[in-house]
Amino acid sequence: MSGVLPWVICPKENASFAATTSYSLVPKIRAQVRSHNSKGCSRLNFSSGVFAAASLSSAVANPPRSSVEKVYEVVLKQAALVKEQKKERALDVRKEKGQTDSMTRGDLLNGAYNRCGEVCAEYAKTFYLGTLLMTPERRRAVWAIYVWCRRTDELVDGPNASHITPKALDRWEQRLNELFEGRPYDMYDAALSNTVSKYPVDIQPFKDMIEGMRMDLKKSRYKDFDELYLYCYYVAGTVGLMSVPVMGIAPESKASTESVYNAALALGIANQLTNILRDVGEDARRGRIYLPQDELAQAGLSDEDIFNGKVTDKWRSFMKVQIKRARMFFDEAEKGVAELNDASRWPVWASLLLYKQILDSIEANDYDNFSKRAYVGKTKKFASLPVAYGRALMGGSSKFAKPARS
Ligand SMILES: CC(C)=CCC/C(C)=C/CC/C(C)=C/CC/C(C)=C/COP(=O)(O)OP(=O)(O)O
Repeated sequence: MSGVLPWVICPKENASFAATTSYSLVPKIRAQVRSHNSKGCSRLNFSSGVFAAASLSSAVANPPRSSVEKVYEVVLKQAALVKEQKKERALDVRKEKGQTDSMTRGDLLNGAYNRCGEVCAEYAKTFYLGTLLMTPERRRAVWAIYVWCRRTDELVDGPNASHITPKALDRWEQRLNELFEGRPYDMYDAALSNTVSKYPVDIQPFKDMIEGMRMDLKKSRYKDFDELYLYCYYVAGTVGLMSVPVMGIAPESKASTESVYNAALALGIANQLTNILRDVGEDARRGRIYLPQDELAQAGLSDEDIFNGKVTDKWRSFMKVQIKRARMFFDEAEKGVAELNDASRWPVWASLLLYKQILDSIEANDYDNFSKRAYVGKTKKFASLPVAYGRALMGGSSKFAKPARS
């Protein structure tokens, strides 16, 4: 385990909701664990959301790592990369000046980026509008990342999904390696290749997203929230980690880099949990259940109940817990938006507020996510945009304290 991660988490069995409270609160957990560690305790249990320290026994000397620990290591690696790259930036600028692109190469690249923008405008209209507020360079980098994610997702969700094999995903990963090494395969890859050469973007979240697609090919059930969390990280948390280096952290931010990445991760997880709750019926019709099996059982629900799609009181209670958890991830994400560069805050706030309202809509549908698709109507969408703008303007003051440097 990484030296900067001196903690072990063991979500208490049969206390899944209390346990999941911890997933969105990693920095707080770390602080608590540091304090527990200094008191000679090194393993924690969660009980009703409260930490109870237990002493380390030899039997748990090497407990299996939870998904949150594995994912948090990626967060730390990303944060470290930003610091490293800041030092190298001066060098890169000199290098770029020495090798002025030929007109043709520059034109091709501009064309590739513009095409990425068109794809983004077509499939994610609101987000695209938001990106127009960013500086031209950041905006086109966000488009390039968006297009790569969309293409990756389409491999398992698009029209050719039934022909996709693990081998095809291996080939897609090979292409990813090549574009990171400066050898793009097509124009969309060329745009991303240029982006990753300019911003401190690590390859790991991209590889992890492909891993999420592999998971989707072989798995249609999730044993517990730990498994579901890992899936959500792979397919959506990764997007948060890819975006921060491009969106940029505000120069005046006092937050630690790792806390901003953690908020970005939380937003990806929150969005994906919301997506899952909205699409329960649709997924069930494809034989898939992206809900923690242990929590379903605790609520007295079975796969059959999901396939039958009847809204019962048991289902409503189960859904209330799931919605509450998704909102906690949104809350965690909100703390980080203010730390982003000012031009990046508005699109992030806008998409956050819009997606969060899908949860309200599930409630308004009396938890019928079997036969009704929760959505946010145009009026509400437009009403959210000035709210998002207001929040973006208000941002700037850091809500995250920098951790004490030892
Ligand atoms: C909060 C901070 C510090 C930074 C923001 C970092 C970002 C941009 C995080 C966002 C991550 C993100 C957009 C993840 C994707 C989540 C998701 C479930 C997308 C759904 O995509 P579609 O499947 O196209 O959605 P619809 O089905 O709703 O159209």
